[in-house]
Order: sequence, then C-alpha cells, then structure tokens
Amino acid sequence: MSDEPILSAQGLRLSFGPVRALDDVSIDVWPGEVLAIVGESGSGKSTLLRVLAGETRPDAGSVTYRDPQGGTRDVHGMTEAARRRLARTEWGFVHQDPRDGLRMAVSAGGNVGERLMAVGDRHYGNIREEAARWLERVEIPRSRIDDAPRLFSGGMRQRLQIARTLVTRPRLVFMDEPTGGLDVSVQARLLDLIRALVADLGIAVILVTHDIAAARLLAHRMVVMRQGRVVEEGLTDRVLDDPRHPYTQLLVSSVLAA
Ligand SMILES: Nc1ncnc2c1ncn2[C@@H]1O[C@H](COP(=O)(O)OP(=O)(O)OP(=O)(O)O)[C@@H](O)[C@H]1O
Repeated sequence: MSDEPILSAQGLRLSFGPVRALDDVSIDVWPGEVLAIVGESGSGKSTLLRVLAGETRPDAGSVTYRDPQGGTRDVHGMTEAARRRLARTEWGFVHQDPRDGLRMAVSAGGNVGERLMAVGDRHYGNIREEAARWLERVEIPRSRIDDAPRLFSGGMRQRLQIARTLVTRPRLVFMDEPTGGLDVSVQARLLDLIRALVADLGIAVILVTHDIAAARLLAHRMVVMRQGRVVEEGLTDRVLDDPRHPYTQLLVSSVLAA
C-alpha cells in the first residue's frame, strides 16, 4: 500500500434540519484497501458515502482525492463535469439495487461494453470479447451476452453490475450494501466473488454495510458509525474481536446472538 491515502475526508458535517447526519467525520482510505463503514440504520453511512463520492455537498469539511500522478483534487471543489469524468474513469459505483447501476433494456454485453467505449475503446471485436470475458469472470455464461438484465435473477444482475463497474479497472469503488436484498446463499457467493476480484485488481473499496459478516469477510479496516459520528475504527479483526466502544460491543454481540 502507498504511504498516501487515495481519499481523505476531514471534519465532515451535514445536517438535514435538526438531524445531524454527519457530525465531524474524518476518514482516510488507502490504495488497495477495503474499508467498511458499518452502523445501524440511520447512523449516516449512506450519507457519508455520497459525500465522499462528491454527490452530496457537506455543510463543512473537505474530501480530497489523490490521483494516479500523486496530485490532489478537492472533490467538492471540482466542476460537475470533472467529477463525472472521474466517476466514469478512476472511480466506480456498485449500488444496492442493480437497476440503479445497470441499463435494464440494454444487453448484458452492452452494459459492460459501453463502459469500455466511455473510456475510449473503439474496436467492436475487442469490446465484445472483453465484455464476454468479464461476464465469465462474474460467473455469467457467455451465451447470455445478448440478453438484457431484466431477464436475469437478482444475483446475476448484481454480478453484472460488478462487471460493468470493474471492467474499466477503477482505482476506487464505492459500494452501498452490495448484497442487500439478496438471499443468504446468493449473498455468500457474491461476497466471495467481490473479495476475489477486489484482491486480484488491487482496488480500494469503500463499502457501506449493516452486515457485520460481510464486513468481516471483505474489509481490511472498519469504521463504526453512530448518530453521524465515527465511534470506533481499526483493523476489522481487532474491531470485531475486541470492540472497545460500548456501541460496537452491542453491535457485535447482537450479531453473535442472532
Ligand atoms: N435527503 C435527506 N433528507 C432528510 N434527511 C435525510 C436525508 N438523507 C438522510 N437523511 C437522514 O440522515 C440520517 C442518516 O441517514 P443515512 O441514510 O445516511 O443512514 P444509513 O446509516 O445509511 O441508514 P440505512 O442503513 O437505513 O440506509 C437519517 O436520520 C436520515 O433520516
């Protein structure tokens, strides 16, 4: 891992009326690491992810992205066009609902291939072959390449969304509950697949989840949120095996009891 964070947030604050969704949150994400943001519903996880990705502007604080050349970019200071360009090239997004990340009426191959076109690939044969390879990589048979995702199961759709996201080899991927809404057995398989791909590609991932087991499996490090604040952070095994904050202890023991 490099000695500079790929993404660094300082003093983030954001309120919705009387609700403090983010209350002085600072976090660093390092190249190649999976950072899980966990906490109960309403603790501010998704809001934090949106602010880190530049989609929602905080009331105070800053988010800094370090580009491959080592330059720093102020995520909330750049133009919308620049942020969108970054989102298309060096960043990726995996949404909880695959319909938010896929084009449902476009073929599976088209969903993957159009991302390659968006970063400048023009050779149709290469694009189709690369798309087919990625479908296989996410365990979708090549023979389904011309099928639209509306014909796919929930698990297949989510795997397709992952292929569409990773095909351009982003350096940083934002994932919001990527296994939410799927059957338990489908979740386990998807988590294994995400873990293998992320390790293989060496990408940094910010993973929002309320699923402690998913965090244990995927994340190197964890941030525990409660009422808009980070109450604990550390290496995943340390946080889960030796939680220090009473809220983390409650969170971990409630999972063990379940
Ligand atoms: N656009 C919004 N307008 C008003 N309040 C909001 C908005 N977005 C989030 N909130 C509030 O901010 C707080 C944090 O919400 P957030 O969605 O970030 O939590 P979360 O931890 O991701 O929860 P969940 O796991 O249920 O998605 C909640 O009290 C929520 O109601």
